Formats: sequence, C-alpha cells, structure tokens
Amino acid sequence: MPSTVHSVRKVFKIACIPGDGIGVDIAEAAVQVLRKLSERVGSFEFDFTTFDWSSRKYKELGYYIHPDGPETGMEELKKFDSIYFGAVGWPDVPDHISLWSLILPIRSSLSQYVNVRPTRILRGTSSPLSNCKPGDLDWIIVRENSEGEYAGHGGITHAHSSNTVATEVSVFTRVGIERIMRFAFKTAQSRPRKKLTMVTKSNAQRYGMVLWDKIYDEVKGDFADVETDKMLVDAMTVRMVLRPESLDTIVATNLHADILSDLAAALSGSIGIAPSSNLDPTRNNPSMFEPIHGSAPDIAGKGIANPVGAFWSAAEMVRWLGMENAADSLMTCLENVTDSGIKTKDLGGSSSTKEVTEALCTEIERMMGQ
Ligand SMILES: NC(=O)c1ccc[n+]([C@@H]2O[C@H](COP(=O)([O-])OP(=O)(O)OC[C@H]3O[C@@H](n4cnc5c(N)ncnc54)[C@H](O)[C@@H]3O)[C@@H](O)[C@H]2O)c1
Ligand SMILES: O=C(O)C[C@@H](O)C(=O)O
Ligand SMILES: [K+]
Ligand SMILES: [Mn+2]
Repeated sequence: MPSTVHSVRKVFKIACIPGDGIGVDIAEAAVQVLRKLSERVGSFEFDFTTFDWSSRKYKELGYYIHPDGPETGMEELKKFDSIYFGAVGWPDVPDHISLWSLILPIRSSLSQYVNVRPTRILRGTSSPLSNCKPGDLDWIIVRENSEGEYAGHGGITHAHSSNTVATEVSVFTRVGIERIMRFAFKTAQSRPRKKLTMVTKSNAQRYGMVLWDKIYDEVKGDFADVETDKMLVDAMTVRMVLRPESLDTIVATNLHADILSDLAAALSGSIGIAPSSNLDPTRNNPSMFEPIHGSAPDIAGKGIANPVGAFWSAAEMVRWLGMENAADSLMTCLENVTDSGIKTKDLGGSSSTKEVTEALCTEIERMMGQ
C-alpha cells in the first residue's frame, strides 16, 4: 500500500490590533491578503486573534491594553509569533494618552528596540520630486525605538500657575546606542551599496548626541566594508530632497527618524505606502508590524485609505517569520497592482481601499496559482 504523505502546514499565531480610524480598514485588508497568500503558498497558515484595543474602548473602559486578570494584555501578546498593528489615535482622546497607553508600551515592553522603515518608489508610482527616477530613491531608515527623546522622562510642576515648568528629558545609553548602531551597520552591509548615513544633532545637543556620535565612531571600526557619512538632521532634510540617490541606509534617533521617515514616504509618493517593523532582534519577544502612518481621522470611514503600506508591512512580517520567498512574491504582486494603475487617491488613482485589496488578492491567485 502506498503510504499517505501529510504535508504539515506551519501555523503562525498573529495578534492583530487594528486600533483606530483607518487602522481598522487597513488591518482588515492586510489580514485578507495574508490569508490569501498563505492559502496559495500552502506551506504555512496564520491563526489571527483580534484585540479590540482602541480609543473607543478606552472611552468605555478607561484602558487600552487589558490591565488585570490572571494575565495582562501585555503578557498575552507574548504568546504570539507576531503582532500586526493598524494605528492608534482619535480626536476625543489626547494623542499623548493614546500613544503612551498602547503603541509605545508595546514597543518598550516587548524590547522592540529597532524600527526598520524602508521606502522606495514602487512600480507605477512616482515621486513628487520632478527629476527623481524610481531607482534614485531606495532607502532604509533604521529608527532607534526604545529610548532617546521617547524615554518618557520628565514632568510638569506649577501646572496651574503662570510659572508652569515642564521637562521632556532625552535619555541615551551606551547599550541602547550600541545595539541600534550595530543593527544599522549590519543592515547597510546586507545591501548592495553597503552605505550608511548617520544622522545626528551633536552641534546643539552636547551630551546625548555626542555619545551617539562617539559610539557610532567606535562601531564603525567593526564594519570596514561599509561606506559611511554623517549628517546633521536639519541638513539631512535638504539632502533627502535634493540628492536622494546619494542615500541608502540611514540611522537616526527615535524622534529624528520618526520625522525623517514621514518625509521619506512623501518623497517616494505618499505617506500611505511606507511600512515599519518594530523588531526585537533577539527574538525573545514577538515583533510588531504596522504602516508608518497614523489613524488619519480626516479620511477615516471614507473607504479611501491607501492599504499599500499595510501590505508592505505584512510582507515584512512574513519575511521576519522566515518565509522570504512568499514575502518577495507578495511584493511583486503588490507592485503589479500599482503598476496596473489600481491605486488610491493619494497616489493619483481613483480606487478604493477595497478595490486595491481585491486586485491584490486576484493578482496573488493569478501569480501563485496551484
Ligand atoms: N503608529 C501609530 O499608530 C501612529 C502613527 C502616526 C500617527 N498616529 C496618530 O494618528 C492620529 C493622526 O495623526 P496625523 O494626522 O498626524 O498623521 P496620519 O499619518 O494619521 O495622517 C497624516 C495625513 O496623511 C494622510 N494619510 C495617512 N495615512 C494614509 C493612507 N494610508 N492613505 C491615504 N492618506 C493617508 C491623512 O489623511 C492625513 O492627511 C494622531 O492621533 C496620531 O497620534 C499614530
Ligand atoms: O511617534 C511615534 O512613534 C508614533 C508615530 O508617529 C509613529 O511613527 O509610529
Ligand atoms: K501605524
Ligand atoms: Mn510617525
């Protein structure tokens, strides 16, 4: 009798946190695409658990992440292979409350100390820079994701007097700087151009940023094959606009990279295309994948949010989980869709979120037919 071979499909447990506004639309779209991808590839599947941690729930319950019970929400997240995140923030909750109650605690509690933010001009899209050709803008911004300006140190006193004092203290540590520098150098080394630009502001900020520069200089010695240069952050914005082709991998602090990555996305066509990976490179904790944009209250509920950054983030999650080929195929299908002109308004098209999502699912079926 011939023996029956049962192929074992690897199951990945994914926590999905859609959040607020267009985060909900694009997370739903990403789940649909990830399901289609796994169905066509056949060797893995995703087991999604959705967490309704949102500003609406906060207004109702007083918290974003479930704070008590036998297991807190944060402990629950640790059981997953990955986290897929939409966006957080809604006008009826102060932005610092929503950020510091949901996304920032996840990044820090799960040691996601790296935030990788690639951007490039996808096929069928164009840069607002008139003489920037597709190959001219292909960057990876490595954002420090655990300390710096986001350390959370500070306070306010005399709040109800005319002498109010507030501090917002940046914290830079040797450990924190060295690990992000090493990650950035390795990223640069893995790319064809082997080129790293380090962004700083050590002319005006004379302690934290000087330590940042010093550790960069030390780490550089271990990566002799990587070409390097150093930019003050203000001049960096000029270089990104006027000489995009001169850049490849970029490392910057939490706040600098937050700002530069929105600019990078806009220069490559739209804030709606750019992905981000919040990584714990030790793999002791799940990493988290989300587009760089926010909840976009101005277009929420209209069905026109660009889901491309969400799909690219999904591809990066698939890559992090070890399925490189599936991630590459997803990106090829995504660019086939943008190339065919099926794009949302922000990219100059007229398609809805749903139409782009359906087109990508159809393209996955066509390209990856079994
Ligand atoms: N990681 C996150 O969850 C995250 C990131 C950024 C902002 N936020 C929060 O989101 C809220 C809104 O912030 P904001 O307005 O500064 O930034 P935003 O990224 O939400 O929106 C900025 C502009 O870009 C447009 N835009 C953003 N994403 C788009 C998409 N996918 N398709 C088409 N257009 C898109 C918006 O319509 C808006 O005009 C705030 O509460 C903020 O704190 C959260
Ligand atoms: O400041 C942040 O990190 C929140 C948001 O702007 C982001 O880029 O994720
Ligand atoms: K987001
Ligand atoms: Mn941002």
